[in-house]
Amino acid sequence: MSQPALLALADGTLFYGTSIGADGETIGEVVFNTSITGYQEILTDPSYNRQIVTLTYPHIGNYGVNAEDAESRTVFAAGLIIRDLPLRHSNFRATLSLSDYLKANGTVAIADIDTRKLTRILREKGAQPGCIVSGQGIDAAAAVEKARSFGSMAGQDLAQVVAAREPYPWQTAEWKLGVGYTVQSDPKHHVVAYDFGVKHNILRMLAERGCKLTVVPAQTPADEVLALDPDGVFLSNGPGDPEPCDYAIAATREFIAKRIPTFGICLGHQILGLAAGGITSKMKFGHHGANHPVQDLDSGRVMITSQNHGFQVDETSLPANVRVTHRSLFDGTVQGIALTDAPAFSFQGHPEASPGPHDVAYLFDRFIASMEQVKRET
Ligand SMILES: NC(=O)CC[C@H](N)C(=O)O
Repeated sequence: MSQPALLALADGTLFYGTSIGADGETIGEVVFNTSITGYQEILTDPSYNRQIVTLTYPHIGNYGVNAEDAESRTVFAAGLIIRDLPLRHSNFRATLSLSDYLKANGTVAIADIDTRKLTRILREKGAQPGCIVSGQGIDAAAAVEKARSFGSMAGQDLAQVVAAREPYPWQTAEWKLGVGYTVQSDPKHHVVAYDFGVKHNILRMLAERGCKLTVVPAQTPADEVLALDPDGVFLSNGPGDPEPCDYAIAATREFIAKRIPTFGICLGHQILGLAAGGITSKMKFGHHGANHPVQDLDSGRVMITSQNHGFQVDETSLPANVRVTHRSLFDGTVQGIALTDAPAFSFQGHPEASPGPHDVAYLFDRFIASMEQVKRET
């Protein structure tokens, strides 16, 4: 029998629905994501740590979940809010229903609420803390208080909370239909990848392009990374506010100074911006979805991109040696930067998709080309 559930926002708005996950309660910053598919990749994206995700697409769970589509070792989203869970899932790759997966991972989730109303509140007032309570004996006033106790995402260093504790090697390349995951057995470049909450598809796409990877914990000092003699350094995505990640900003400054090819995605992009002397700020409701138009300012091309961020690099703060390479066509904010005096560049959205379109995959090729060029010059 299904259990009742309640979503309480910090502003006092209450949404009564049905529990589709674990019994219990959860708090987090509520953000809306406009992806139509990819709920499993979204739930397991470590960048959603301490965030409760509502999906604007009404039917979620249709194709179930499977063991291969996880973007990390577990569910990281603090909770899930959807309109409608189908009675049955159907897909040849499915091994579990979304509801059973949420329960198995202890994730609190609510369905049967008006997600359009919720999204309008988040758009108008901005992302705000919320609390989902599921099971019997729900106390609405206590849920609102718990939502308010969350505070703000600003100032929270969560990269070191979710990151790996020990370095590890990575060789798994991309997934192919009928084959599954492949392995890179003939690598040409050694990349040290900082794990701030890295999504696996980034590592797979680098491995696919000839990289042998050593993934290191978020707080690994630059000299330990340099001792591994990398051809390039990768700065991963990750949760929370980039500004308190002073250890990562300091390390990145050293890679720039030593002219090590450096590529950053999302939190990694924000860290490169901070290392270069810029500042970051919290956005009103951020960008979360798989349908965001972004322009490559060099080629003029418009790409449809995958996005998941609530902070941004402020354009006016950037020094003269930082070039803006990509811009969001939704709100004009910075989506990519490149240093003019070092082989370092970054992208705010997700070139690795998972979920989403692959329009920006060429940035992985650009990183490979940057490592090849530096090798030719030295
Ligand atoms: N996906 C990410 O790396 C997100 C970066 C950062 N936590 C933000 O919200 O902006």
